[in-house]
Amino acid sequence: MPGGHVKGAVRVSPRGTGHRGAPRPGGRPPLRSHGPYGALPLESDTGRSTRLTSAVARATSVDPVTVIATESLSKRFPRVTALDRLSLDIGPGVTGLVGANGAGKSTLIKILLGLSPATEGTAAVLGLDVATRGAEIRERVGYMPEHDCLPPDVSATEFVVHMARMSGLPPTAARERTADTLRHVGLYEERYRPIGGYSTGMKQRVKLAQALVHDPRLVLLDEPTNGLDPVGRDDMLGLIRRIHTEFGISVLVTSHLLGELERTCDHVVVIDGGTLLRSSSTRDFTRTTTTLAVEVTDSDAHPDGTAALRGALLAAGVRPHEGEEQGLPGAGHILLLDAGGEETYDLVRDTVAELGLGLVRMEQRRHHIAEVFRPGTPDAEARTMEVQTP
Ligand SMILES: Nc1ncnc2c1ncn2[C@@H]1O[C@H](COP(=O)(O)OP(=O)(O)OP(=O)(O)O)[C@@H](O)[C@H]1O
Repeated sequence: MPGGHVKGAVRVSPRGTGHRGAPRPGGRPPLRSHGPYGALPLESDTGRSTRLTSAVARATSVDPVTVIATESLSKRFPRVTALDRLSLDIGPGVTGLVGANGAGKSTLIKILLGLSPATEGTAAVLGLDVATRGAEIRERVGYMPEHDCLPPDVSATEFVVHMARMSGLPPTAARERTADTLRHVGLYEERYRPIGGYSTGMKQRVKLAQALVHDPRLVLLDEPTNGLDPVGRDDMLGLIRRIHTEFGISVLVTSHLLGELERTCDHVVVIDGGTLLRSSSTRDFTRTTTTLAVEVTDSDAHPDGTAALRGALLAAGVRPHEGEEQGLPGAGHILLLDAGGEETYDLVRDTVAELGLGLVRMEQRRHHIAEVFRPGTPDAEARTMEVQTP
């Protein structure tokens, strides 16, 4: 860590010079005059009080331009090609970068931060060439590394203040920003405890806080849900979503789990063996199918409501698909049938009412991203990928 005192700390660039007053791309004001914490007064170290720009104003001030662009980007190590002619265009919002272990995700992040040179091709982050303007990129971008690299014997507050100071924030602002950031990631109560005693989820939050504390325009999060249980994973994904919706910060988040990105990301990029398999909006990935999913409750008269509905629909000439899916806890299973026209909806609704069941949901089913990569589909070359749904 250049210029730092904390062993193994994760800041990637000393930003003590030129950071505070540096103009931001697109004519935005300097970093210190606003932040991801809403319109709060910030007492500066010179005693001057500055109003932070509202998060909404900030979100809408982000130019609708390409945030990350790569063109035929390759990275070759002596024995392996980690990235192979990768061309990408990523806009503002939350983007998932998904690929199996070894797909090239971390290598791409290191190139985007200007920390590792590409073998061939070009890349730009926030309009800045990674080959020549790495330091400027690192001023504007937060980075959460994959591996645990936190000092165990200092508190979250000490660590994040240290990282904020390395980013060029003066002492008072660094402390204020640290408190706000730790509150945002849900560590406020625990902020004075040594990190060594933290759970995996708490450590992930410290890493996230240090990536946010200097008010970046973009954060690169490398496997932030690694090692978390399902509840911890959901919490982390919610937090990541809010980084964009509440504070207008764009996010590139990597994962080897396709399913978890589906709920969090506006856009998903899938890579395998360093090559691009697909880059699409989540909506395109999860487009609606022609299958209608119906979920009903059980009743005293029909202890298995799904079976009763299946029988009644068969009698009415509609044949549900074989097999069912698990529904909501407390409700039945999900019956799948061809959507057909409006008459199918009417028939299901009337039949459910006649049977005296409760209708939990009736909706056109959407694809899950993982299904796009199942064998036999157009993207079946990705079938070796780990496509678990959490
Ligand atoms: N410094 C290096 N020297 C040699 N090979 C490397 C180096 N860094 C990465 N690789 C190789 O490049 C490939 C891509 O690695 P990378 O770490 O980018 O994958 P990843 O998608 O981030 O996977 P993971 O989540 O497991 O880290 C792997 O085969 C890896 O072994």
